[in-house]
Amino acid sequence: MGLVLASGSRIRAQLLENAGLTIEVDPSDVDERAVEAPLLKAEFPPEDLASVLAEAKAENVSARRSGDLVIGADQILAFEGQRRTKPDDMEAARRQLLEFSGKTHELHSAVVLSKNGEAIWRRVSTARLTMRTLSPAFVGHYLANAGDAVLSSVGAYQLEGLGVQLFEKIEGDYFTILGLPLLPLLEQLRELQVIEK
Ligand SMILES: Nc1nc2c(ncn2[C@H]2C[C@H](O)[C@@H](COP(=O)(O)OP(=O)(O)OP(=O)(O)O)O2)c(=O)[nH]1
Repeated sequence: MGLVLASGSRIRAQLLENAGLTIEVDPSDVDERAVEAPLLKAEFPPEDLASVLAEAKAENVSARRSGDLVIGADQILAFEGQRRTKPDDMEAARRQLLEFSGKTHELHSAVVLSKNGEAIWRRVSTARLTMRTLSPAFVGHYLANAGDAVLSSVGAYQLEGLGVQLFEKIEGDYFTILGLPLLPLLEQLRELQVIEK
């Protein structure tokens, strides 16, 4: 049985590899917009939306990889009751950061384990992040220094990098913010005897 990460997220693969896991990366081809469209209309809570999307990705890949254990993940950013997706470009990232300045947003990260097309375990973890009051000049310098890597993160920051300078307060699990509730996932992999207890 192989351990497969059904995600194109570089940071998720890195977190698992840094934890000592041998994984194969096999991103899903789920159309996330199509999956979420009906749910968004139904005012679906963001933590449930993250779980549904993570499950869709894990099941999509595990259905075509018989016997493998597949990890699917998804992260939803919620700000003032609205769901936000990754900024399309640096101008959108700038606007979003100025909007978030001095305020709190939430990151809901879901992880699902799936086997032979069926979800066998799921967990969602939430973190709350409060940004400092940011001047337009600071945001400009931050984006110039952080570069377009910020576009691969739903919040337009990498907390483990320059992004940490944006924040006044963080409540919740560090790995949840990076996009993967790693500690409960490792605990479940021990339960399943995939890794040593
Ligand atoms: N390196 C880093 N990445 C972050 C941070 N915050 C969020 N992210 C990334 C993790 C995920 O790759 C991305 C959240 O977007 P998604 O959950 O849609 O995943 P993504 O589209 O990247 O890959 P996937 O849908 O799983 O193939 O944002 C952070 O602080 N540091």
